[in-house]
Parts: sequence; C-alpha cells; structure tokens
Amino acid sequence: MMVKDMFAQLGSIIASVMFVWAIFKQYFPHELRSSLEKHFQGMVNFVYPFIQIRFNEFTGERLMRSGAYSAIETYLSSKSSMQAKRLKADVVMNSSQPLALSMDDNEEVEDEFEGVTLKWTSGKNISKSQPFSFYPVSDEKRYYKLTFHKKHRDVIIGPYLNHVLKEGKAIRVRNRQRKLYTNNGSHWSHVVFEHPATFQTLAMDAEKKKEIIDDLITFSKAEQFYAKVGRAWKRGYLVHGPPGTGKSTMIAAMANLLGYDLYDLELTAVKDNTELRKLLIETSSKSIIVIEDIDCSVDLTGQRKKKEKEKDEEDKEKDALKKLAGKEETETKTSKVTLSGLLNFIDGLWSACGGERLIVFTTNYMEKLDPALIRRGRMDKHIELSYCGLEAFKVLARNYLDVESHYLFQEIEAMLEEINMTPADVAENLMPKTVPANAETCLKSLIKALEKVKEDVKNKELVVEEVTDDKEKEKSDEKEK
Ligand SMILES: Nc1ncnc2c1ncn2[C@@H]1O[C@H](COP(=O)(O)OP(=O)(O)OP(=O)(O)O)[C@@H](O)[C@H]1O
Repeated sequence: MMVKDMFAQLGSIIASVMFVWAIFKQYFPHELRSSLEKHFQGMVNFVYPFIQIRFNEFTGERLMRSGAYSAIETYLSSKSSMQAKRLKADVVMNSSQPLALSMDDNEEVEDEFEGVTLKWTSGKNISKSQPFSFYPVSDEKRYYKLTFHKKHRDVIIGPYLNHVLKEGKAIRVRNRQRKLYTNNGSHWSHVVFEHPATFQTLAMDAEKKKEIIDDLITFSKAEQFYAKVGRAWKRGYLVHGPPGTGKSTMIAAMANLLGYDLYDLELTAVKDNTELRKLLIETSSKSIIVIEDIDCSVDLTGQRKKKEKEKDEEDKEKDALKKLAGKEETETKTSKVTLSGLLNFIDGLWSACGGERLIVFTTNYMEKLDPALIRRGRMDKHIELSYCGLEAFKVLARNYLDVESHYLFQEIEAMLEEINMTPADVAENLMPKTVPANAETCLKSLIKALEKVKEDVKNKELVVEEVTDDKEKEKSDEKEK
C-alpha cells in the first residue's frame, strides 16, 4: 500500500514539474529563461562539482568503432578484472591472449593518476530499432564515462587521457599475435611467429648478454630521444659467428623480448633495388628486418658490386647501340640487388618510413663483407657469437638437464677451453635420451663428443703436416735436380 502511494505521489510530482517546465518555456521571455538556466546550472555545479566525459563505442556518420573506446577498453581490462563484479569475456582474434575481459554494462572501476582518483563507468544506450530495416541492426550503443572532480580538469584532460590512450594501444600491441613474414619475390606472406627462444635460454656470456638486452630495451624506449636528435628511430645489428652459435636463435629472442614482428628478407629472391625498396617500405613499425647470411648474397660484396657496375655500363652501351639501330629492348632485365642499393636504403629512404625498426644482418664470415656495409653508423652494434664457453655450457646444462652443478662439469669445462664446439653441438649432445633425463649419461655423451672432436682435429693436423712435408720434399728434390 505504502509503495503504491509513493509511486502515485512521484508520478504526480513529475507531471507537475513537466507542466511547470512547459509553461515556463512557452510564456517566459528568452532572456529571462537563459538567465534562470544559468543560475540553475550554477547551482547544479555547486552541488555536483564533477566533470564527466563520455567515449562512445561508435562514432562518425559511418559508425566506425572508435579507436579511443578500444584503447580505453584495453586499458581498463586489467583493472576491470580486479575490481568489477560483473565481467564480459570476448574472444579476440589475432591476439596472444584469446580471451579478453572487460567490465559489464553499468559497472564501475576506479583509477588513480598522479594522486588523483577518478572513476570509469560503462553503460549502454538502447536506441529504437529501425522498423523497416531488412537486416537485423544492433541498436545497443555502448560507452565509457569518465568522472572526476573539476579541480583536476587540467591533469585529466591532458596527461591522464594521453596516458590511457597510449597505454591502451601499447597493451594491444603487446598482446597481439606476432607474425613472421617471408618474401616471395616482391610480396610478403606471413605465418604466426611462435618461437620459444628467450635471452634466458640463450647460451652465451652473461655480461655480453646483459649488454645486448640493455641496448635493445634502451632502443625500444628511446622514441623521444631519437626525435630530439633528429634521427630515425632505427638501429642496425650485425650478428656474426660460426654456424650453430645461435645467430638465428638470438634474433628470435630479440623479437620475443621486444614483442616485435619479424621480416625474414631473402635477398636472393629480390629482383632489383626497386623491388627491395618496395619490400622494405611495406614493413611495419615494431619489427625486426633480418637478412641472414649476407655473405651469401653475392652481389653485396664490393668485388661483385664492381662487376655489376661494369656489367651495367656494358648493358647501357648495348642499349644505346640498339636504340641507334632502331631496336628497342623488349626482354625484361633480371638485374640484382646491389650493395649501393641496400646502403642507399639504409641511409636514406628507410629513415623516412615510420619508426621502431631493427635491421639485423647475420654472417658466418665477417671478413667477406664489404667494409662499407659494416661500418659504424650503418650497423650500430656488432655482436660476435662464438664457440661454447664455460658460461654458455652452464646455461645449456640448466636448460636441457635442469642441473646447476655436477661432478663432471670440471672435466667438461677444461675440455671446452681447448676444444671448439658450437652451442648447437653441445645442445645436441645434452639432449636427454630418456624420460626423466639422466644428467650423467648426457654429460658423458658430451665428453665423448668432445674427445672425438679433439681426435679429429689432431688427425687433420697430422694430415696437413704430412702434406706440407711431402710438398717441401718435392721442392727440395726439384732443386737438387
Ligand atoms: N647460443 C645458443 N644458445 C642456445 N641454443 C643454441 C645456441 N646456439 C645454437 N643453439 C641451438 O642450436 C640450434 C641452431 O642454432 P642457430 O640456428 O641459432 O645457429 P646459427 O648461428 O643461426 O646457425 P647458421 O649460421 O647455420 O644459421 C638452435 O635451434 C638452438 O637450439
């Protein structure tokens, strides 16, 4: 009975207010009305000193999904899962975290920024569905509302909102499924990049490893620095060392550390400098462009470059003669990428296309490369990977056998000091042959392999000595004759 009365009273109050408002709007002069409205607004502001900003999910005439809304949704995701009581779960394509949580409608979460507390609420408007629409139209329009005290207006509207949008986008980039691109001629195709290598599992000298990690992290955070000094946000690495020392593994670890995509550029499949330029321009930001075994891309050595140049001159002469004779060149040229083409790109054009890219060259034979390619400034950092040393062995033993120390370590360490064995070969010998792994068996198998390498080297040396002895004998025989 009481509730019924209350509703009846409320109904009549609302009806009266609406009636008074209609009379007020119709009969009061415009000036008086706006002055009263101003006073009314002032009273509201005094009683409710908060500012609200609304971010709609869809904006514009074509109702595109708002980038700001997506960024806020991502930014609030972790806060929502901690604070909200009702959550929504969505399956996200192309993400390393396929299930994304966000707060359900009419939930609220708090956030703090530079000592200011503010509140985000989620809501939705349900608009009338279009009666003659042929297709079912979703008429729920979601939004996020940010509420904060008006005295914090400057902090929130400027720095805080920038922080939210930037962080939201960064989280999205971090969680995205990364890709490994390979070029088929002038086109990139991609697969999902899921290499498990990390710097933690990479076997190498700890100090050197730390130096590389620090360098990479400094680079990834240096957007403002590069902008300040007027340089493109790019960095070049030259990774060199014998086969099986972990050059490719290190590149995968770099991509995993920074959350970058990988572009594996096969230079031998690139027709000419124009095609190379097109491929490089198409690479996206936050990526590593890898050119493996650059020494095998023969046209990149100085000598070949000269030959190419000579050939170009010859071609030009031939073309000129043909033109004089009235015969135009009809066949397509199968020209190659040249060293100068690659250098020009690294130095110039590349700088103009977006930021945050690493370019990594690998080679097994540093001495075969043209000095122009590897000089500092082009390749900012040279990383040498070498045969398995003491520290690298310990990392591998921990990775493969879960052992930190063993009585056979001493013997192995002594052998590694005098015998060259790549981390790939050491890893192969440490690979467990039984489940669970028997550390002793694997370590003994490694010792055997090391002994065999030592033996092989000795035999090779003996053969070389015999051959040189024979040659010297032949020479002295000839002299005697
Ligand atoms: N430093 C290392 N740390 C951990 N694993 C390594 C290391 N080096 C080699 N390996 C192991 O050996 C395998 C081959 O190594 P990887 O392909 O990285 O060598 P690479 O130097 O790139 O050789 P190549 O010059 O022949 O391409 C890897 O799959 C990895 O398991």
